[in-house]
Amino acid sequence: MADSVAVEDPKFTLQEVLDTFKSCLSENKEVFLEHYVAGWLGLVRFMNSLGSVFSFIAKDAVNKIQILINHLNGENGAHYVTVQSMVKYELDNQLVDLTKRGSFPESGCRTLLRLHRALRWLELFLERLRTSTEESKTSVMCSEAYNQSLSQHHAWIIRKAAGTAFWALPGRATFFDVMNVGTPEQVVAMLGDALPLISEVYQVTENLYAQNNILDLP
Ligand SMILES: CCCCCCCC/C=C\CCCCCCCC(=O)N[C@@H](COP(=O)(O)O)[C@H](O)/C=C/CCCCCCCCCCCCC
Repeated sequence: MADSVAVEDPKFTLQEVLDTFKSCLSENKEVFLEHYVAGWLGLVRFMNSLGSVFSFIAKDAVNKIQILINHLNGENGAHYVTVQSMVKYELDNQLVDLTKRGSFPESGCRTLLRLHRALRWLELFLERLRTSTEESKTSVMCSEAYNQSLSQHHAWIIRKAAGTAFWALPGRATFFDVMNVGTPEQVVAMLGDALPLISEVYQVTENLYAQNNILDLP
C-alpha cells in the first residue's frame, strides 16, 4: 500500500472506483482493508474533480484514509489485512477507546467506523442516482441520502457546511459526464452492477461492528 495519499488524478473513471469496492469482499465475506481504502481514495479523487467546495470533506476523508494506510503499513500490519482481523486484534489488545476519547483516537476500528457510516451515505446516494430522471437534482439526492445516514452523527455546524456544499454539486447530466462512464444508460447499468456489492460490504461491516458492540465508538 502506498505510504501516502495522492488524490489528484483526472484520468480515472468511476468504474475503476466501484470495481475496487467490488474486490473488497473475499469468498468467505471478509473485507480486505487495502481494497476498502483504495475504493475511498478513488471516491475522494472523484469528489476533488467536482471542485474545491468539497475540500473540507476530502481533507477529513483523506486524514482517515491515511490513518488506515499507516496501520496497514505499520509493524502490526499483518493484523490489518481484513476489517475482521483488525477488529479482533484491536479489541483483544485493548487498542480501542470504547466509551470516551482516550489513548487511541486513531484506532483502526474508530477510523473505519467513520468511513463505514459514509459508505451508507454513498449507498443511498448511488441508489437515488440509479433511479433518477433527467429532472432529478443531484443536490436533493445528495442531501436526502445525507439526512438519512451521516447527518445523525455530525454536529450542527458540520451539517450546515455539508448542506451548503451540496448546492454546489453539478446537475445530473454534468455529474454523469464527470463519472466518465458513458451514456446515462451505461451509468445506470454500472450503478446497478456495483451497488449490490457496495451494499454487501456495508452490511458485512455493520454486522461485524454490531456483534462486537462497537457501532458507537467515541
Ligand atoms: C457516482 C457518484 C459517486 C459519488 C462520489 C462521492 C464521492 C464522495 C467522497 C467521499 C465521501 C465523503 C466521505 C466523508 C467522510 C466523513 C467522515 C466523518 O463523518 N467525519 C466526521 C467525524 O469524524 P471525527 O470528527 O469523529 O473524527 C467529521 O467530523 C466530518 C468532517 C467533514 C464533513 C463531512 C461531511 C460528509 C458529507 C458526505 C457527503 C459527501 C458529498 C460529496 C458530493 C460528491
